[in-house]
Amino acid sequence: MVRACSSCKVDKAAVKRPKTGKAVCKKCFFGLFEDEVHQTIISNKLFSKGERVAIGASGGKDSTVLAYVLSLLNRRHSYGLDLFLLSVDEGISGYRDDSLAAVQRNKVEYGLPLLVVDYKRLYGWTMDQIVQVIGRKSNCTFCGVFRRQALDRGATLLKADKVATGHNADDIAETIFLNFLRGDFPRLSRCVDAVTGRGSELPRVKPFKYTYEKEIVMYAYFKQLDYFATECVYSPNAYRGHARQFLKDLEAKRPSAIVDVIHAAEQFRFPEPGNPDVAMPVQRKCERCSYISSQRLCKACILTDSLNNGTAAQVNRFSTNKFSSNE
Ligand SMILES: Nc1ncnc2c1ncn2[C@@H]1O[C@H](COP(=O)(O)OP(=O)(O)OP(=O)(O)O)[C@@H](O)[C@H]1O
Repeated sequence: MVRACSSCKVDKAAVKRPKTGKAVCKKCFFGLFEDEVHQTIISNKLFSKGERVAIGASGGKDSTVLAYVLSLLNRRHSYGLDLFLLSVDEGISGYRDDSLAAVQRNKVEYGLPLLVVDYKRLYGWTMDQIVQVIGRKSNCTFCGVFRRQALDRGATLLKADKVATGHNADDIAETIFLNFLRGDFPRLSRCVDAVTGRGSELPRVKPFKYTYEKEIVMYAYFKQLDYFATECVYSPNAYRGHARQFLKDLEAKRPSAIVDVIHAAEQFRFPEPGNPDVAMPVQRKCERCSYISSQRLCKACILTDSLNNGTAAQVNRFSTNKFSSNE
């Protein structure tokens, strides 16, 4: 017997929500999904009227759904935002070129302006070239550091007030585990925030902080959104893979585990910066490129130097745990 939707009690249930286990019809699923993102936006004060927001658009499922839902909520709730798509071309043939083609189609479909910035022009190297030099192991270190800065540089060109990314609840819970295992307190306290860099020139916001990856996939599927579904060809980050598997095992036993981990991490209390017990990095500007940095040179400049002077393989061997990826 087909069950009635547990939300509207009228239509037939079509999906079981991974987040709550409740069976709902498609219309209610869309409504609940969109309302929950709206609640995250409102309760965390992610945006203010009149802001220019650069959506980090990779062409993958998360950022494609983000661009679609933000455009829709912006109209529905009159947020008054100017939305832009911002893509970083890392120069990974057979992967990013295909996913950027999806972003180009979405630019037309959603009517949003698009800016593409690329590693070759910013750093002089594509990821294909970097991997030729350093191999596949730990190349995510270079890519993560470069991408983070490239997004900021692109957002500055767009005169954006904020960057919105498609990091979802699964990504955040994984990152909590990773930072916990590494004992990285500064990142552990930051990674759970829906807004990072508040008060800085370019804060980052995560409207999908509480949104389950499985629900994003379902939403994209039912709405027939156009995205590119392949993993990066340069091997997924193995260390993160362990955290991901652990989380998937937890979720299989208890679906609320993902959001439970996030709520638990929100309760962590860390000593204030300045407390002598915990060394928090002091932020200043890179002496060469003026990008924000905790050292004399920013990580992107250090990594670019290592590529240019032929020491990248050594730097890479020592830097795996030191440099974050995309967070
Ligand atoms: N090349 C890129 N250009 C622009 N934004 C990016 C790019 N790569 C990642 N991002 C942003 O960072 C978020 C998290 O990236 P991550 O690499 O974890 O990919 P993901 O979880 O597969 O997301 P997606 O499905 O959107 O690709 C993305 O949702 C997107 O907002």
